[in-house]
Amino acid sequence: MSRTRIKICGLTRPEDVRAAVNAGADAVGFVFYPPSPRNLSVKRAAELAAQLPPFVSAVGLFVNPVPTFINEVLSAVPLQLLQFHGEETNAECDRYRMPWIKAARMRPGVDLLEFALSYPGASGILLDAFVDGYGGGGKTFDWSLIPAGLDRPIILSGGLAPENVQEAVRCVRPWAVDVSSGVEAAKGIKDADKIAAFVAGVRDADG
Ligand SMILES: O=C(O)c1ccccc1N[C@@H]1O[C@H](COP(=O)(O)O)[C@@H](O)[C@H]1O
Repeated sequence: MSRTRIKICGLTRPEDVRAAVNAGADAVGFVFYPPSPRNLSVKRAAELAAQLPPFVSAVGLFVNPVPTFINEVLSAVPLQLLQFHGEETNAECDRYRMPWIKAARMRPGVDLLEFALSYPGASGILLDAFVDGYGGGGKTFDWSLIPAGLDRPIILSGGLAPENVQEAVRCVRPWAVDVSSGVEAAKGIKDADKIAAFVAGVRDADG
């Protein structure tokens, strides 16, 4: 069994990028969604991305973006992956010649297998709790809603934290986990100790 990949999302400060890298994160997420308290300017994201060492990926998070905005971001920020959280269609996500993942907003009644079929271009499906707004709400969902037989890697998110990530990884065995609120001291401000504890929890569960 391969180790669970870890993404720390919603970084806004150089010291938070350092904390994620030093803790052993595989990826960091930059939010390009103005209503979010974690939203970044393109310039700020470029500065943070420049801090990343080789083999730590930069992921850009978008919610119903206009194509010109993504192209503007891509011309300035070296992103390896796009993460879509809105009502984007498969064709809209597919137009950037970049790998991308699509968030499914999990609640009872969601047909995840059908959802995945409608996003054939997604290289993974990110599972987040259904919240008001589009994500980053720090809310868990019922992991028993995840069906067996999904044909894509699962990125588990939604309310993960140092306190529950071990149980989450043992229960779901996702390809990767993604966290934002659960490793914060305040909205948009990460806590280095929480990031380290989160990564340690994942590694414990990996065994
Ligand atoms: O982080 C945000 O502000 C955000 C805004 C809009 C859509 C998604 C957002 N974050 C992502 O939401 C999930 C769950 O986050 P949390 O750990 O429950 O806070 C995660 O994938 C974030 O990347």
